[in-house]
Amino acid sequence: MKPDLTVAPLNSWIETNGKPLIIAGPCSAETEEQLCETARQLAALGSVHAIRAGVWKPRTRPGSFEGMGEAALPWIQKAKAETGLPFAVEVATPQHIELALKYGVDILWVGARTTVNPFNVQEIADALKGVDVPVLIKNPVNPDLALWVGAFERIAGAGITKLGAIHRGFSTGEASKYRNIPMWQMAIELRTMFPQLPIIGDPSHMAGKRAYLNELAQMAMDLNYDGLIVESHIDPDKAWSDAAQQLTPAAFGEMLDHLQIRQLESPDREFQGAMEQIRVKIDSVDRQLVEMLAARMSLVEKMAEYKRDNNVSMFQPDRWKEILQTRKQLGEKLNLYPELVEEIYKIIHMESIRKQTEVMNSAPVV
Ligand SMILES: O=C(O)C(=O)C[C@]1(C(=O)O)C=C[C@@H](O)C=C1
Repeated sequence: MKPDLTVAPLNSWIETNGKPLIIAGPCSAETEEQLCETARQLAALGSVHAIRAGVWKPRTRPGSFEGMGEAALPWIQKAKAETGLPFAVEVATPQHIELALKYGVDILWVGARTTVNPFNVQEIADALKGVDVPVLIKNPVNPDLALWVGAFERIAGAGITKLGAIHRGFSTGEASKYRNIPMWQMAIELRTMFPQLPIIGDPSHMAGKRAYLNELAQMAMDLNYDGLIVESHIDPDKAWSDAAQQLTPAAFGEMLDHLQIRQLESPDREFQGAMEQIRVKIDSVDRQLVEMLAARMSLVEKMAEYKRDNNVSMFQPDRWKEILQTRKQLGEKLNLYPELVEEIYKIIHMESIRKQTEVMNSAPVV
């Protein structure tokens, strides 16, 4: 089944005047004063389209601050009235949805720890039947694109069309300077599958640290994301949750000022002509690349026949080591990252072994 989604364009439910959608606000609504003052300062920047605030916080272990719950919702009403900006809140249960809507929350988002669980997502979808509200879905904690897509299908199945994705990075167990590894490829695949689905970058949860916010936000813009959601707090170091990754509204404003916003295309004729010429050359190089791969694979196939007939194993550790080393050195001389060459060769080597296994398991021609 080819997945399909009916998605309303972003500008049909929030006015951004052609600019990326900017959502900012504290990780958690802590007090009325903290929420209203953060919202006021963010609204004063003039470039924020919506305020975010965590009301119910899914925490890894009990005992940490789990959000103010319903008590925070009247503060949201107040901050909304003062700033005129819509509010976005995370919901994880039908009860959260009921309360959020009762207090006039404008945008709902489904968190990463909820997206992982299809039972949870279906409960949320059932609670959203007949409701017309924008719903943003964060990627699941683990890098499982099908699970993310499944969540969109469930929420869309409830009749929600004002949909968007929030890319907050993944927890893979791999060592990284980031709290959650971005794995940009996952969002590229989502965009390829659903070009109409807005994607919003969440540099705060990717970074885990203030220092990395700029580079991640810029990368999201370079990949043509439709917006950003960033955690901002009037006094970040004293925040009750996610203190290390929040920044003051003023620092956030500075970050936005330095962000380069890219367009998908340019109307400049000279630019278009140059792109066209280079793309023709890339097409030709790609053709040669694929032809070369096929030629290499035919040699491997021939080799496998000899190996089969002489009962020799496919995997040759010394030869593999030598290949990896010499190809990486060559790549480096030609200005390629050795890691890139290594990754490509690992894939080629695995495919070579797969092909040889196929040949080895076939009967020799007599
Ligand atoms: O040289 C071999 O014996 C091969 O099987 C070829 C090849 C390769 O694809 O280059 C594949 C598997 C071995 O581990 C080493 C190299």
